[in-house]
Amino acid sequence: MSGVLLWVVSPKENANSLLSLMPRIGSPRRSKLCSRLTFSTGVLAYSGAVAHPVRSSEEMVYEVVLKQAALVREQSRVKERALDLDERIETDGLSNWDLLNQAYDRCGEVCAEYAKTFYLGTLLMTPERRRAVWAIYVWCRRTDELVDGPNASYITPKALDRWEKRLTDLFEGRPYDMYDAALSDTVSKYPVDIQPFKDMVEGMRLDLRKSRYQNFDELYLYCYYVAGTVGLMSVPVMGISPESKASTETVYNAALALGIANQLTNILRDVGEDARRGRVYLPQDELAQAGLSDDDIFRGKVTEKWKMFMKGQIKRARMFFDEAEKGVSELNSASRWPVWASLLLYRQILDAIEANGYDNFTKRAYVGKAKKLVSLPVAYGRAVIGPSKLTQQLVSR
Ligand SMILES: CC(C)=CCC/C(C)=C/CC/C(C)=C/CC/C(C)=C/[C@@H]1[C@@H](COP(=O)(O)OP(=O)(O)O)[C@]1(C)CC/C=C(\C)CC/C=C(\C)CCC=C(C)C
Repeated sequence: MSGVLLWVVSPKENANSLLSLMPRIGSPRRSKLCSRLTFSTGVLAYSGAVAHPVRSSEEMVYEVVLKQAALVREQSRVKERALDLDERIETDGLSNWDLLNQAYDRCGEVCAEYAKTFYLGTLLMTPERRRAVWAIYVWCRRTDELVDGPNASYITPKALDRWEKRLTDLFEGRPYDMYDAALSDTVSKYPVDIQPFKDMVEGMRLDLRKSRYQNFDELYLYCYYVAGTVGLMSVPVMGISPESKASTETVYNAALALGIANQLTNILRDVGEDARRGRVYLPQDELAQAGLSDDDIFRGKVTEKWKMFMKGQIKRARMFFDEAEKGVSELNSASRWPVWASLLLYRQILDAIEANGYDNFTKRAYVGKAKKLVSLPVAYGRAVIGPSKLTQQLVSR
């Protein structure tokens, strides 16, 4: 987990330089191949894992991405199996079928209650996909509630172990309750792997034992666990457009980037709230380089140093959104609108932080109703654009 990338820029330059905050987005496979990598933007160069044999978080996460991508390639085979399953349920008798439908409906209700806008977005998907996304949503929400909900103070690592055991059981067709039954059905129909789910539980474990992140490498891993995983879970259900020429890894990378971007945005929005719970998710080394410390965060004063620091953090989050945007048009047409809508809405939280004068200690950045409404047709406009010519060119090279 330790940071293994050596930044080429000197520590002195690092102090207030945005360069030091650039994400290591793009394919880590490339960074393995080349010991020194310069991004095509020409903005940043960093040496790969040359000084340390330990893998970076990004490399570890990329292995999961590759595994998920390989699973999707087998999709057609799984689809055939799913058809067999459907037949079995129907011949088993109406009651199983009804129970399953009820389970999915309950997931839809939970989703509508906790994430209204997102729920509306899912109504644009095909009924099969929509209910599968609801089932994933409910499992994620319940997992998050374990450490973030009203009973969080009673949650122990043992309770998380039991939750993970329950996860394994539902993946093996032994659900504990109706929400699990819906997810159990979903994972039997779509090429969804258990790894991202297990990793999300790992993220909750991390939240129990850790309240500081030494550097971006550690934070990146945390963001993958709690949010990047959601992207990996969702793609097999949302589906990749049949016209897409992009590699499956590219699409998964974009999904991962969207999860990371969302979580980074969440962290930047909630700095004050988290500090009041004794938590600082911002990378400690970057705070120190900016001349800041935990005390400055607990004091909650918007200084010039803070503004500079925040500008860098926002810039990095935006780069992850940019990376994610490259993949949305590769998704199935019916899935693109809700994804674009959620991306645009979440991205605007960063604008709201700027509009609040970087005061994320006492003000909660949010996107107003009017802006939300405007975003929907914009998202629709983007969603009608299918797999990009640009990506096709990149892939055929
Ligand atoms: C269509 C679509 C957006 C599908 C995703 C649906 C889904 C399964 C969502 C689960 C979300 C959830 C409950 C996650 C648990 C952990 C958590 C709370 C993460 C934070 C979400 C924000 O939630 P909220 O605003 O409610 O935050 P608070 O609880 O109030 O703090 C996260 C910040 C992360 C959510 C991550 C995503 C939604 C990933 C999105 C990525 C994709 C859907 C992949 C898109 C594909 C491409 C190719 C770009």
